[in-house]
Amino acid sequence: MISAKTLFERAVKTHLEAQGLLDAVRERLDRLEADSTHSAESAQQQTALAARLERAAAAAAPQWLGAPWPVIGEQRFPLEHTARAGDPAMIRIGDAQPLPGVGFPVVVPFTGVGHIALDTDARDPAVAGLLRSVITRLVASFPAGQLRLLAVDGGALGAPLAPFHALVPAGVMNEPVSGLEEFRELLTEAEEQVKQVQAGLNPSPDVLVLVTAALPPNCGRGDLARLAALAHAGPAARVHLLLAGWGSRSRSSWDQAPPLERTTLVTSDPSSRGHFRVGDPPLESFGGEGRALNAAVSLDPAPPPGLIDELCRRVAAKAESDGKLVFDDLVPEKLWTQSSVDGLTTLIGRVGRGDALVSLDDQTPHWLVAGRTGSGKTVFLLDILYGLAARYSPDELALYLLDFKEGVSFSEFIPTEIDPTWVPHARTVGVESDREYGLAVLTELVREMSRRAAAMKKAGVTNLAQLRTSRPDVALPRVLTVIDEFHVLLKGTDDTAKRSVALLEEIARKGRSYGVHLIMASQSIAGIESLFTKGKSVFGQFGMRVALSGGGGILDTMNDAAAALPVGQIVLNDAAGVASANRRARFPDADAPSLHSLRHRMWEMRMPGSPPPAVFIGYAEYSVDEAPPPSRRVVGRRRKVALVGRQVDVGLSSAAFPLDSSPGRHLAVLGTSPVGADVLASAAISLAGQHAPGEATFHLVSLVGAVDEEVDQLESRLLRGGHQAGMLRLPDYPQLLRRLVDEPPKLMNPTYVFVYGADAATSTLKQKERGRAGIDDFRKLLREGPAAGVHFFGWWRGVRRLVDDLGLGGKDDVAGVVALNVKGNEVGSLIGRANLHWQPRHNRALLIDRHEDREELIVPFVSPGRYSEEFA
Ligand SMILES: Nc1ncnc2c1ncn2[C@@H]1O[C@H](COP(=O)(O)OP(=O)(O)OP(=O)(O)O)[C@@H](O)[C@H]1O
Repeated sequence: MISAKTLFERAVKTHLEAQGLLDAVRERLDRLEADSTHSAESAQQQTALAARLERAAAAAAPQWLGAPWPVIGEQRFPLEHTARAGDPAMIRIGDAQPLPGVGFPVVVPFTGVGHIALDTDARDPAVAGLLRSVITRLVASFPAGQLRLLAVDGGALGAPLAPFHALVPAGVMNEPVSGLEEFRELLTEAEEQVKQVQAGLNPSPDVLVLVTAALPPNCGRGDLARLAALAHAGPAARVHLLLAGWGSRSRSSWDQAPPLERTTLVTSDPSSRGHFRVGDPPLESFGGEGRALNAAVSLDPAPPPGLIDELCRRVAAKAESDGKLVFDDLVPEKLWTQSSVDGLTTLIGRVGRGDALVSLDDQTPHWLVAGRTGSGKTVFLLDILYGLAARYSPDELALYLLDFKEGVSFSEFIPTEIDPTWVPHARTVGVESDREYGLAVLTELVREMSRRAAAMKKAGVTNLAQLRTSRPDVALPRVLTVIDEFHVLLKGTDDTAKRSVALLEEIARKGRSYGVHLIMASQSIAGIESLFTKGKSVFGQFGMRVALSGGGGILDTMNDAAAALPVGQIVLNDAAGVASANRRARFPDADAPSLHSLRHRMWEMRMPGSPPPAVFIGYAEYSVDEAPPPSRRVVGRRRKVALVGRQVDVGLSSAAFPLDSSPGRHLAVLGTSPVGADVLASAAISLAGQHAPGEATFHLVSLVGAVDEEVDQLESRLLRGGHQAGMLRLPDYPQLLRRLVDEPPKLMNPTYVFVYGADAATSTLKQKERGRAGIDDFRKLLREGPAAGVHFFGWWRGVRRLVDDLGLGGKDDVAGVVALNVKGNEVGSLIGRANLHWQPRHNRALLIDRHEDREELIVPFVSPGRYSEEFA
């Protein structure tokens, strides 16, 4: 391969040769003029000289860079052949005609060397033609992916650049911008490349050509100064300017516009309409002597439209296929080799042709991610999480994943019926989580920080790295929590929102010291903007911003770089959204087979016996048969507990109602939902599991025809377990109550009474028999039963019916409530809590224990298939 230096020297030599030839032409022409003889010999010589110049130009700017359009149309030169990023290239801009009938091509140095500026903007058709010509030559000559055009049209409504529209979706060119602000964005982007190269962060960037068909009309002196600075520093960073409309006399700001260095200036020729003058090429090595080219130049016309169309289509298709990133590009060959002592870093894709590396560390401990629906946010998160999981072992990284939307964001991390593997780093995964679950996860994170703080204090160290050194025996992974659609958690002013904000604030402030990181993603920050903009708000701690298409709300208000990003591109900004810190990166799609294969590799590598993540799936139904046994903390040594559901917490423990001998240890399930019957059955099954066969007696009173079958099945199950169980109907119920009052059982042999549809018994119980009403026995048992081991579990389908049954003085005689589809204020008045907050929700219940002053959201246990039945 020819070195850049050689190419440069060759270009210079050719240029000097052309200059020499031009001088020779001039000299010869002068002589011919003096002779006044237009001999056949002189004509021959002119033609020969022109041919030599033609050849010289063709050598300096070969093929697409320099051939006239008719020649290109005929020859079909190969694409992507003649230019390389970083190498100097000359380009043809027109024909010089020193005398009528004598012409030669004008080629000037451009990419790899300097810039081209025209004093006229592209509203002049000749200038528009030249822009199209130069752009076409560049696009055809550079290999796909090495050239990007930053297009500006502040005056001609995009018409001069419109034929190149096919390059926009391929990422080769932006949609031409016309406004001043957008123009400044592009300046920032170009400057950013210069800075990155100067800082050694991106040694081989794309060639970036800032093309202006016209500058925005209100362009100020500061903008011109920025262009001048780019002219000075750009070429070393592969940033070049192709400026039409530079230096129009009518603008006052031009008077003080700094000169453009390294620029070939093309000015309209006032003495010859339609002709231009070409100034000295940049750099002394090109022999610039301040003489300029002493010949009128007609600028190259635009290539035929068909040629541009075909070229753009081909280049766009090639750019897309060549530049295609795949998920496997993000995965290191060897898994789990990195240490997270100083932070977490992974590859997300490419910035230009360089790697896009992103970190969760002391500088950017927390991130905000935003993008409208369909922008690729889920894919981006998968790329990040799988990228990190591939680099860091579960001893280095633990994942807490929370998703508040309907969707499947994190299902790639958990075991399913089809694929029982999981990502071993995942500790808890919430899919379609409740806000309360989010709160529980945040609470757990704060607890983890406290544990780490205590451990640091004990070890006499002040940061995580030191703690890890002092305790090599304990795994202290960095904890990364990802909250997708976090606005759901923070929206509103209820208690959950307030507590969540407080916890988030604490984690955001202190997390960095304890290796606890947050990535919060959202499609919209609408509704939580007040939080977002609050000066010292929680979001101030989120220095790293990742904006996908439509996610510009998390960037600075002046920064609209994310407005029109295609899917697969992001703006990375590690300065809280300030425009100067934008890095535009591409990330790959996370295809299912690659995710599957990486997950399986990691699963095979996990520590034997390491548990799967605790999974909370908002829409899932749970049955008591899947419940883990009640913990000792709840049960104590002898207390039995009735399990009624799952807690909405990080460990997903069972929700339990403990029994003891205090008056009122009974449970009322409230609401018309048939889940009421399931909750009773779950309580019975769980209690049976805590008794030896024959120890306890279960009376099942079925007062609702619709659940007879379910009660029947429960009876059989209890009997099969060796317990004493019997099913009763309404007429037997008062007698049962009377018997239990008259002959209380022994505490050692508890009796459980389950009443399905207890409200159906009210009028029967109110009737007196032999001078005694069943309702009085019922009320007496509620108070005195627990001391004798008698506990009631009743399903009332309305709160008022229960209140009625309890009577005026008996409100306190049922300590436990499971509220299903009943109103919060009714339950509140039952338990004497006017501000009780309960909104009935599908697949949720509120468990209240008045003796323990406890309320918790639970997922009530149901018989398998309960909800599919409901929807059938
Ligand atoms: N880098 C990429 N390259 C190609 N296609 C992508 C890329 N990222 C995402 N996609 C595709 O775009 C579509 C939307 O992606 P994704 O589901 O991640 O969007 P989202 O922003 O999470 O949307 P939603 O919020 O509606 O779920 C998917 O079909 C996905 O395959």
